[in-house]
Amino acid sequence: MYVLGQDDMRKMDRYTIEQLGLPGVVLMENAGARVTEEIVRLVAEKGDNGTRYPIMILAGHGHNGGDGFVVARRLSDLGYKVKLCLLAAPEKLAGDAKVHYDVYRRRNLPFWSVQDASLEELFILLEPAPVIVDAMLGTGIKGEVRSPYREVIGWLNRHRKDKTVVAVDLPSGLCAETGKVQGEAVRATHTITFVCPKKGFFLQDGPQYIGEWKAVDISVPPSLAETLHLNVPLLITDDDVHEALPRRKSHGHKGSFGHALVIGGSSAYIGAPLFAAQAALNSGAGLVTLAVPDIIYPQLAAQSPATIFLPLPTENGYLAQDALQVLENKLETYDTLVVGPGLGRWPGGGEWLARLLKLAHMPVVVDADGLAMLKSHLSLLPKRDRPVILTPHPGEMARLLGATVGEVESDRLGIAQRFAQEHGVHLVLKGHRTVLATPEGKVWINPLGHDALAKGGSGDILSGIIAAFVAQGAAPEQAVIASVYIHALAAERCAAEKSRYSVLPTDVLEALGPAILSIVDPARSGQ
Ligand SMILES: NC(=O)C1=CN([C@@H]2O[C@H](COP(=O)(O)OP(=O)(O)OC[C@H]3O[C@@H](n4cnc5c(N)ncnc54)[C@H](O)[C@@H]3O)[C@@H](O)[C@H]2O)[C@@H](O)CC1
Ligand SMILES: [K+]
Repeated sequence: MYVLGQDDMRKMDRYTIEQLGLPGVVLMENAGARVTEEIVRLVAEKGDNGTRYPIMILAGHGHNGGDGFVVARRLSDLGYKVKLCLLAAPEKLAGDAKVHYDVYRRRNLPFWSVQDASLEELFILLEPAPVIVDAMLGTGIKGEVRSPYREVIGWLNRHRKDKTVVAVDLPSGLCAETGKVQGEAVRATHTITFVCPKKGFFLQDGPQYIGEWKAVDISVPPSLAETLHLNVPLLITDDDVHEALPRRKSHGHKGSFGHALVIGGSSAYIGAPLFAAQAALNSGAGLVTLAVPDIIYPQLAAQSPATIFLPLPTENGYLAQDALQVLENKLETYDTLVVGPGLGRWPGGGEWLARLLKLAHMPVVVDADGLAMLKSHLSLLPKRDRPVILTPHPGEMARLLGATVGEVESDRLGIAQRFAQEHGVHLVLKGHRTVLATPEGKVWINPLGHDALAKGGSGDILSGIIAAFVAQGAAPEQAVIASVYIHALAAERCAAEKSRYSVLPTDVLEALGPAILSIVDPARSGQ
């Protein structure tokens, strides 16, 4: 599914109107009709028949407000009580919005205008309203939200408890492009957006403001993103993951499903490599070998009977320089390598890792401390003959770039895309709405996952899943698509049972199987 920015949407609207010949008033009618259907559904879910108290429609003076006029008229025609509240002088209305405003007014339907009354009066009207529709500002917002929208949004956010707040297209005050709140933004319970989700839903403040979202058809074809050669990211869907998961052969044996090697661990971090190895096993790798410092090997071996162990020489609690000699002769046995979980950092570690990357002629996932040690050796990456997948969180990304976390977070899509292209890697920029970028410049966004994954061990599990899918034959892009989604889905399922506070990495490991099942065989998944 395409994810559109502010300009992308504008270009697609314009093309539909000017080149395809569908007038803007028709698109606005469609938009209002689709939002009306969703409101009817939400009101029914709330156990309300929509006649107890008017559905309050807050309309601005741009096209977003125009959608609101259509919603108010259509709801009224369906028998719902409504009140349209116009937050601008009617003289400011123009074009398609003016057309639909005039239609509404000619019908003599309930109307309130900021021109005739005070905001205090509006707030008294809004106070008991169970359903409020936000059609104030959409994709046309410029700069910080101004009066009177600012005051209304502030009031709404303070009084939203128990209310259904439906944002039309996007919450007023949220930037569709960056996800940044422009001074103040509506905290919607639901967002009904047009054509495709907007980038801002998945960036910065966006996820906290949009509530549950749904994209609806208004006769602007999503395929225009391709027609117009727009460079837009894609949102991962269940279907994408179904497609991306490596196919299993019923008659396959352990050799058919690949052998993953995990190199990690140090005296202080013994759990991390184990999580990665177990995640690889739970995600279908035929064989998993865990190469760890020999001082921690006995503790680990007792905990994971399904794992093969390769104890390596240790120095000061970390892998020793000569661990490479042991590895060198064995590397060709493996189909994929994860390096980093719990590895720690030691002087000369960067050179150690660089040498390992030169020796390893298989797809490699570099995570955690591996990323920190990679910083001075990035020039190696484009020269490698096999794929590299990097899985930084924003702090690790910032370190790799010599930037701040704030800089990374303010341009996640752009940074991921440029880094992946420049260094010829598949980049998984983790965080709330993980972003994936390919060496060719393709960008994906993961819509799933939340703070249940904000716990030590989560990243190790992700790297193990990626390795397993690569070991089973998935191309790196497909492997990362499936991995981030399954990982997040597993965590969401755990949180639904245990709360977001209490999900442990071991829970996520156990939930990987049911999460995969829910994709490959939804009928049997139980959810
Ligand atoms: N033909 C189209 O382009 C369609 C557009 N649609 C709707 O149109 C919206 C975009 O419409 P517009 O481009 O008219 O823009 P908006 O309706 O988002 O708002 C722009 C209006 O708000 C004012 N404004 C801008 N920044 C402000 C700020 N910071 N504080 C206060 N007021 C501000 C501007 O003066 C402008 O009149 C979409 O979000 C969608 O809801 C839909 O009707 C579908 C069809
Ligand atoms: K809105």
